[in-house]
Amino acid sequence: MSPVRGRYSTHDHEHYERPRRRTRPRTKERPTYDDALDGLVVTVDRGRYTLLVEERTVTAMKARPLGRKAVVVGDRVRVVGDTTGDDGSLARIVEVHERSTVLRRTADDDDPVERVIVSNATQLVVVTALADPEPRPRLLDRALVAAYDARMAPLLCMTKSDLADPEVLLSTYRSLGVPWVVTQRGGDLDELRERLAGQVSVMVGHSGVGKSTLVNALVPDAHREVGHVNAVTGRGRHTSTSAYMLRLPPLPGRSEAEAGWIVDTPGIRSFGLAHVEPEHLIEAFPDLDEMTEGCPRGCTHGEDEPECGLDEAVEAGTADPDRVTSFRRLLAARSASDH
Ligand SMILES: Nc1nc2c(ncn2[C@@H]2O[C@H](COP(=O)(O)OP(=O)(O)OP(=O)(O)O)[C@@H](O)[C@H]2O)c(=O)[nH]1
Ligand SMILES: [Zn+2]
Repeated sequence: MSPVRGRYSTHDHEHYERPRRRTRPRTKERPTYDDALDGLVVTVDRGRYTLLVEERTVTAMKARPLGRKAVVVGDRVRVVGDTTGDDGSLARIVEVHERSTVLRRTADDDDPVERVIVSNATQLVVVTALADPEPRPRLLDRALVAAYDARMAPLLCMTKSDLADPEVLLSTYRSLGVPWVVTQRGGDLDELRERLAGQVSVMVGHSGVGKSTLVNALVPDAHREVGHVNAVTGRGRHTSTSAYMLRLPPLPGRSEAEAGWIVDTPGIRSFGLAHVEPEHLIEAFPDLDEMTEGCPRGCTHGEDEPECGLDEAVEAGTADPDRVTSFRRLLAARSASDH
């Protein structure tokens, strides 16, 4: 994977997909689907989609006109057919609404394409244990790059605070200005709940950091709900590696509409960052961005750039050196491996 791609290259993998083969002549009159209902994709399992449609859990498949277009967790879709949600019923997804954000998982040897795993999320909760397992700063940095690039608000969630002090980790992340919360099993989650309210939050973190423990504490009937979802798709929770979306209970005195959603991503440990452009990343740091206006064309604003405006700003005392260093660490994490 090339670490830095040309500024004008095409990044949307859909462009690389082969054109759809038409087995039937295109009909002049396309169906209008006036009777279609709106649905939200909460999990995907082997070509079957579990949707929420007017509070009903509905199983659906993609309709033919969608072709190879991916449907992912978080998608807002239009659905026709049997939307009763009754046992054995199957609806059809005929349209996917435009996505406000996308989070991609990394390409790998088996699949060279960075695929979208979750759409329309507003916040990326980067979960790390303070100990057992030890924090992996590279992985955290890469997750933050994914958040900034996707224009999702990052939130650093440090679990297992009974085992270690958060200060060491915080000293690394403070200058990035990432909001953070500290949790521990059985402890108070008010601050985290407050941060999740009204957002669609995706939780990421490597195995064992305590994501399931958090989800179970945040959504008391998560097991039942996820169990149900998978009963629909005929696959057990323990074998599922697909992302799934759960509605959070509303905060006391607030409405359902403000409650927010949480997406857990078991089995997804790394993000596709090959498409991330330095110019796009720095826009997430407006204070630094404005210091790069005089940079030479094509400057990546990295450490090795000979005439980067960030260096000038540090010398002139107008930029915080810690912040520049942190930004450059993220820039470098883009092309580094996950470990
Ligand atoms: N000491 C301590 N242990 C915790 C805490 N939270 C979770 N654990 C334990 O850490 C282990 C992993 O927790 P999980 O919630 O299963 O972690 P996960 O991130 O869902 O891991 P995967 O399911 O492998 O993705 C379990 O044995 C938990 O009981 C905590 O705050 N303190
Ligand atoms: Zn520069």
